[in-house]
Amino acid sequence: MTCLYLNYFVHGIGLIILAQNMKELGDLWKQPLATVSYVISGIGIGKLFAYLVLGVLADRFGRKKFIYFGIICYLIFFSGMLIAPTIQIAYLLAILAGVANSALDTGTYPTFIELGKNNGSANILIKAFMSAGEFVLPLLVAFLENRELWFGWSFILPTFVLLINLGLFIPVKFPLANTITQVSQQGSLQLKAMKKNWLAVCLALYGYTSMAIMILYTQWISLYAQAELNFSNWQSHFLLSIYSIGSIVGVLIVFALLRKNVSETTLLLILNLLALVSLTLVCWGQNFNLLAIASFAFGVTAAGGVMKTGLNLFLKLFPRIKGLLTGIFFTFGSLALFSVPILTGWLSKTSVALALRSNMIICVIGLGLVMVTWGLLRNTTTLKTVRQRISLIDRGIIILLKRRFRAVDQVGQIKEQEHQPILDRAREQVILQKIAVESSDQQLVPYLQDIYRQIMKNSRNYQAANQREKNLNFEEKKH
Ligand SMILES: O=C(O)C(=O)C[C@]1(C(=O)O)C=C[C@@H](O)C=C1
Repeated sequence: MTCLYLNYFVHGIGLIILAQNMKELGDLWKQPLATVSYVISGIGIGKLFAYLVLGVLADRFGRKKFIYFGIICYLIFFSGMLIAPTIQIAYLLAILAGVANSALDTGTYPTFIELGKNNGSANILIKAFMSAGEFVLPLLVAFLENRELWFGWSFILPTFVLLINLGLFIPVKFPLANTITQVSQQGSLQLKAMKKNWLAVCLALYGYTSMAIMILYTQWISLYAQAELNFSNWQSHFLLSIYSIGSIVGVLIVFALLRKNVSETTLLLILNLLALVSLTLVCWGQNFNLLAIASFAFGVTAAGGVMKTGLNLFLKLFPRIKGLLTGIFFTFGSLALFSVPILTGWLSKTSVALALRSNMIICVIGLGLVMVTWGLLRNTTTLKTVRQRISLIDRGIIILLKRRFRAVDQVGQIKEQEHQPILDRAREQVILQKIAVESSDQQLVPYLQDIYRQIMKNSRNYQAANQREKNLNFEEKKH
C-alpha cells in the first residue's frame, strides 16, 4: 500500500507547486501575480464540484478506479501546466488537480478503513507524506532558482514519481468495498436539536477557516518574506519548509494527545489560540530566526491535524451520516481553496503584506467558531466522557478496597490469636446501619448496603483463606 501514500507525497507537492512558482508561471503566461493567483483558485473549484459526486460514486463503483483516475488527472496537471498555451487552459488544468485530489481522497480514505487497519495511524501517515511533499518542493524550487535552472524541473519530479507509482499501483489488490458502515454510538453526543444545528453550522464553517488558514499561509509566506522583509530566496522558501516540518510534528502531537483522551474541543481551542499567537509573530516580526520559529509553531498549531480534529467532532455529532458530513466538511474546505487565492490575489494588488496579514482575520474567525463550539459542548456528556469518569472513580475505589482488605486481614489475625470466629454479625449490622445514616441519598441506601454485604462476605472469605494458608504453612514446617 506504499503507493497509496506516495500519491499523497505528490499531492503535497501539487498543493503548493503553483504558489511556489507564481513568478515563473506569471512570466511564462505573461500575466501578473494576481492572475496566477486566480489560476490557483481552479484547484478549489475542481475539489468543490468533485468531492460530493466522487464520494458517492466511489462508494458505488469501487475504490481502485478512482485512485487510477486521480493519478491520471494529476499526471495531466503536472505535465500539462508547463505547456499550457493559454491562461484558460492552465485554469482547466488547475481544476483537474482539484478533481485529482478529490478522487484520491474518496478512493484512499475509505480503502484504509476497509483494510481494517487503525485508520487513525493511516491518516497520520497520509498527512506525513503530504507534508513531506510540501517540505521537499520549496527546497527544490529554491535550489533551481539559486542555480538559475529551469523551474519546470519542479513539475517534472512529481510527474516522474506518479509514473513510477502507477507502475507500482497496477498489481495492487484492493479489499472489497464495504458499504455497510457501522454506526458507532460510542461517543455520540446527546444534545438538543437546536444546539446540534448550531454546532453543525460552526463546524462546517470551521471546515472553511481551518483550510483557508493553511492555504493562505502556504501561498503567501515565501513571497511576503522576499518582498516585504528582503529575505534571501533560500530563507523565504525555508519558512515554508519549516512550517511543513511543524505540521508533521503537530500531527504527531495531536495524535498522541487524542489517544490520551484529551477532549477535542479543548485541543481545538488551545491549538487555535496558539496558531493566532504564532501567526501574529510571523506577520509582524522582522528577524529571520524569530520568523522561522514562529512559522514552525504555526505549522504545528494550524496545520497539524486541527482540521481532522474538527471533522472528527463533526462526525460524532451525527454518527449516522458520516459520509455526507465528510463531503460537506471537505466541500467547505474546497470553498476555501477556491476563494482564498482569489481574495488574496485581489488584496495583493495593494500589497503582499496585506494578503498575508488578512490571514489574521480568518484565524480570529476560526478561533471564534471553536469557542462557540466549546461553549455549546460544555457540560454535555458523552458515553465516552462519562465512562472516563467512571473509570477514574473505579481506580480510586480499588485503591481503597485494597487498603480495606489489608486492614481486614489484620482483624482476621487478631481474631485467630484470640480464638474468635470470623463472622461478627453485630459488627456487620453496625456497618450497614452507618451506611444508612451516612448516605445523603436515601434512595441509594439499599444498593450501598447490598454492595457492603458483598464486601463483608468477601472479607470473611479472604480472612478464612489467609488463616487456612497460615495453618498449612505451619503444618508443613512442623513435619
Ligand atoms: O470487623 C471485623 O470483625 C471484621 O472481620 C471485618 C468485617 C468487615 O469486612 O468489615 C468482616 C467480617 C465480619 O463479619 C465483620 C466485619
